[in-house]
Amino acid sequence: MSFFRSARPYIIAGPCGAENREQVLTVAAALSGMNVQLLRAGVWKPRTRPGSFEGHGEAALQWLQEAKQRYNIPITTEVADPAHVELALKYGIDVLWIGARTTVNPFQVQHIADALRGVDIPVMVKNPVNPDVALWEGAIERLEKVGIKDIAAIHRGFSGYTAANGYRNQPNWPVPIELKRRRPALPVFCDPSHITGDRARIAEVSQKALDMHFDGLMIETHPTPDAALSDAAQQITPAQLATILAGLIVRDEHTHDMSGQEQLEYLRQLMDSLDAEIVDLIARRMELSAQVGAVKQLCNMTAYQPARWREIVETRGARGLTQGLTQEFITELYEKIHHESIRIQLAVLEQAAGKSVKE
Ligand SMILES: C=C(O[C@@H]1C=C(C(=O)O)C=C[C@H]1O)C(=O)O
Repeated sequence: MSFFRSARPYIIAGPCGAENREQVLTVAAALSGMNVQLLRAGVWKPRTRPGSFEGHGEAALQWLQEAKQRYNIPITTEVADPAHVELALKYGIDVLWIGARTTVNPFQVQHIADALRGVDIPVMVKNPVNPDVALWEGAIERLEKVGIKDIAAIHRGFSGYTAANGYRNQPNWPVPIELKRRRPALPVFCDPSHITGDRARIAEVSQKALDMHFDGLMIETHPTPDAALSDAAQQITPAQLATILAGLIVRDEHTHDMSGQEQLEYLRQLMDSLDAEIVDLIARRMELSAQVGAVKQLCNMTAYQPARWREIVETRGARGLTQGLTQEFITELYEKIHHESIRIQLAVLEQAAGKSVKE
């Protein structure tokens, strides 16, 4: 069984960075008495700008090793190159993780994978900084190819130009959900600390993640968060972590409640037939698009028509609002439909252009 399936939810906690021996031992002592499966601490910190706290490297690995021995708790740290891997193994790190700024670079992931060839150690892979599920999966595949068997993914959100919607990193939930769809057996954890960047919102995002079938949580925990050398605003104390964990509702994918099961099946049947109608309607709409494309070809008009598109966004959004749907949702939905509609029309225009050249 996977190392990461020993608890549900599987909880990883510990400071953003290992700052000194006392800090590491203090937090390890507190967490080892709680329902925490793995102690995390960064010893090499990839920071946005130079001059910030970048970790204590090998010295910090010794503190982690001491914490593991004293408090009998497995330990994990981030590795970003083969030298990190070598040192982490030397100091008995139990689980490695690859950070978002490394996952984004296939060359670097391959260097790490090569250093792990023949090593039996669980590895966690954070999402790349950009919302690219194939790149995330690609990093996992590189590890699998060198024989790493126990792999988990961590969703830490996606970096943007600014913090939007109150999140430090955009959660963009469809991306990890797609990863889970592609790989049903892969444990996928959520890192609410990096997604929120704000300790006040960790409980809310943790619950949301569990309700979206995430298998565990990685939560940054520090003895004195406000004094932390990195990511102070998003770290919490072990006591605060205990409160959050105690408040989480853990729900199951399935139920043994027969009447609940029956109601669910009934509602799903209704959805099945509505979805069949939706798909048929979309297909009919796309047929109309092809016809519009043919008219545009005859009249020498562009496929994309900004004024009409604006009108669609406004009118469909307004109708959505009257039905209790958000304008944002309707816009996103229509963006997809519009994109496909344009693709179909471009194909019509292209085909016609090919024909006229041949004639
Ligand atoms: C269908 C048209 O072509 C494009 C596709 C649209 C659509 O699918 O709704 C809207 C405007 C155009 O960008 C059109 O011009 O009406």
